[in-house]
Amino acid sequence: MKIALIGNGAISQFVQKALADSDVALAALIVRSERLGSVDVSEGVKVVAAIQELASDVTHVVDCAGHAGLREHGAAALASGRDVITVSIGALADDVLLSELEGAARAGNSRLHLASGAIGGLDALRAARAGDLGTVRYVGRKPPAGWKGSRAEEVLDLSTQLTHPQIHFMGNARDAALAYPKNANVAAAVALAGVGFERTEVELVADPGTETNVHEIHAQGDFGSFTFTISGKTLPDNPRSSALAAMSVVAGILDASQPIGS
Ligand SMILES: NC(=O)C1=CN([C@@H]2O[C@H](COP(=O)(O)OP(=O)(O)OC[C@H]3O[C@@H](n4cnc5c(N)ncnc54)[C@H](O)[C@@H]3O)[C@@H](O)[C@H]2O)C=CC1
Ligand SMILES: O=C([O-])CC(=O)C(=O)O
Repeated sequence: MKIALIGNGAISQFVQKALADSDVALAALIVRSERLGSVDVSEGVKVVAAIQELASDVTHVVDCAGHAGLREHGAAALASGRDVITVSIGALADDVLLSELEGAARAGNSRLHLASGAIGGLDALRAARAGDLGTVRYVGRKPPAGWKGSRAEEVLDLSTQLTHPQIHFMGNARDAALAYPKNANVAAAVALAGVGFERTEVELVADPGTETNVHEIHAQGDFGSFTFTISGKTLPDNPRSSALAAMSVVAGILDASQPIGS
């Protein structure tokens, strides 16, 4: 299988290393046009700025770039008949983009796959919503440095040492995903697997007492109840992003390359 990756940041570089010894070939990197010419890649990897420049034997496009990457290239990739795997789940909180991607996937007879990202337990939520799924609450807790550059800085001074955990967002998953494009993709993944963007309750916390990204899901409904908690190590190149998010992209690509999968 030949793939193209959108983005060359922390998640993309993890994925590139992980695939190096696999049967999946990285054929191209899609970067911002101003970065063309300044990206180091292995021999045989084409660096391009648009889907139209991909060779016809590239069957999958994998978005590791964040909301801007999915927004810019997602629909073109799907319309060209290529399946897309994305980590930028929060971008789907924008209804206009969502329907553009749906239309492109229908037109291209292709599919947008959502990587599970930094969280687990989404399979249980998906099954539970076949019954009445009453409430779903997601709590995202990161060390203060993990919230730098985000909307949290409008309510917290992250340059000084926090003395106790501070909630900087309480609301629904749609507002969280749109306000925190680099930090609340998990909120969107939980919403899409469960009760949707409006009904998913979200709390985002800067916690000086944690060194990991901690994600919790609390759900109850006809099925019973469950709590899922993960304490995720972050990627060395980006203190915002959990290593598991990058691993879930690798898992999604390898799954797509096999004749039998999930
Ligand atoms: N679903 C999940 O659980 C998670 C999702 N994410 C999402 O993944 C994104 C990437 O994470 P990292 O690799 O850690 O960030 P990063 O900042 O290290 O890398 C992002 C890369 O994408 C590139 N990029 C941005 N817009 C682009 C565009 N339009 N076309 C091509 N390249 C573009 C940037 O130049 C940069 O190289 C985050 O912004 C976040 O939205 C991150 C962590 C968890
Ligand atoms: O990587 C993480 O721990 C979660 C994250 O940034 C997101 O949900 O966008």
